[in-house]
Amino acid sequence: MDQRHDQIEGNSEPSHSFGQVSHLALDIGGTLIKVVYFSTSRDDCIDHEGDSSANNTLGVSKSGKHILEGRLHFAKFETRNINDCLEFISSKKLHLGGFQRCRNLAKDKNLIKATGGGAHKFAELFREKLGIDLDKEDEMDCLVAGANFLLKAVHREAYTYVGGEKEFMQIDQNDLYPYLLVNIGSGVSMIKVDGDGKFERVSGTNVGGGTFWGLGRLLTKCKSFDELLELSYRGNNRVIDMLVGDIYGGMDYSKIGLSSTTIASSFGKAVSDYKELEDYKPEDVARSLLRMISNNIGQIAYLNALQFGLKRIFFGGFFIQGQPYTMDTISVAVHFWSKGEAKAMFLRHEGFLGALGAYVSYAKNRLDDLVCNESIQIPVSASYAADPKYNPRNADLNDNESMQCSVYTA
Ligand SMILES: Nc1ncnc2c1ncn2[C@@H]1O[C@H](COP(=O)(O)OP(=O)(O)OP(=O)(O)O)[C@@H](O)[C@H]1O
Ligand SMILES: CC(C)(CO)[C@@H](O)C(=O)NCCC(=O)O
Repeated sequence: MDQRHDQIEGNSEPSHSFGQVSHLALDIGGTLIKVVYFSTSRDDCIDHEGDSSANNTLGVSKSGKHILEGRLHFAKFETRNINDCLEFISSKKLHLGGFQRCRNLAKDKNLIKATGGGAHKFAELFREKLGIDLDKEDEMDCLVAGANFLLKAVHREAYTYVGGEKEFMQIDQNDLYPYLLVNIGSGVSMIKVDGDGKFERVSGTNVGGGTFWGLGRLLTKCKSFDELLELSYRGNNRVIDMLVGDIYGGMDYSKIGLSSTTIASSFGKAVSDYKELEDYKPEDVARSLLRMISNNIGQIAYLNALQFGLKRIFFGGFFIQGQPYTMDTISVAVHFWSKGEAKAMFLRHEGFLGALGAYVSYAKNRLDDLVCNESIQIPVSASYAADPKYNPRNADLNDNESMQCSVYTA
């Protein structure tokens, strides 16, 4: 067994040694590549006729399907550093499919499910560097499949964020649809979801995560997305944003429901102050920008929910990254515009909807089914740090985690 595999898991649960890898799926977006793969808990595997080895992780369910216990792993890379992703896949042999000893699963080992624009753009590169063919799945299909999978299969996946508090939602599977899925990646897609595979992309906006990161980088000269976020926490948007109170001499404009602290015009003070960019603190600029973009997306999302009579809005995409200030701004915008009628909800695996959708699409061809037993956050910084060969540039440590799950194979 490849020693490094243990270290991906690398948590405080020694019982989870890393076994065979299978079902690698990719979502290659404009900014980030998301990687999802499944590994069995141990190195043993039985074939479909049921030749079990002593410590197999494959059982047989009542329905006659085989159950493969293991973990689903998540990792992300910057698309501009795609070679790091190729190296990661290659060094861990993720593209070889695993389960070579399981006859029925070995067939498609060089065909990897992939979605996102990069599945088209980089198909040749994957063939050339890894010898694999990307089996392309539509991006919107995958986003919806990923969201439906998470909402149905993963306990404590969806939550609201109100007043700095997360509240996990109990999702009633019989009352899940319809909902609005707002995926905030580089750009933003808004999808009305009516069921499994039943959806319509009703709107979108080019002012999204890429806008925040791109403009923020130019305006603050920061070097990484995390640095930009970090700056935004320390900043004060009131220094640059023009508030209702700035216009109304400190008063609310209560007749139309605007308090004095409502932003009347994002970045509006930069005009009246006669200041240059250098006169503002980068953290204040970052804060105004984050607020402007989150607020705008929250408002457009609400307008779409209104148009289609949807009460629930789930926000996904890596722009959110579980960031309190981002979620708070979006939640407040949805609450404000809907007068409390609509609810903004967030997903714990928000950035991996497309990759998970590509992952579950293996089921279309091979009749496998994925069931999650639980969802566990793994402190991956500890796990990767333990690997002497691991190059920290290769993957974003903060976002790797894994969840325990079972694959039901036909
Ligand atoms: N480490 C990071 N590096 C760059 N951007 C990040 C990072 N973490 C979060 N982000 C944010 O996430 C956004 C990308 O999100 P996501 O991966 O969901 O979209 P994408 O798939 O790359 O884009 P698209 O779907 O539009 O092609 C970035 O634009 C940025 O706002
Ligand atoms: C083009 C995609 C779908 C690529 O992921 C995404 O970046 C997006 O939804 N952009 C917004 C495009 C628009 O509707 O204006």
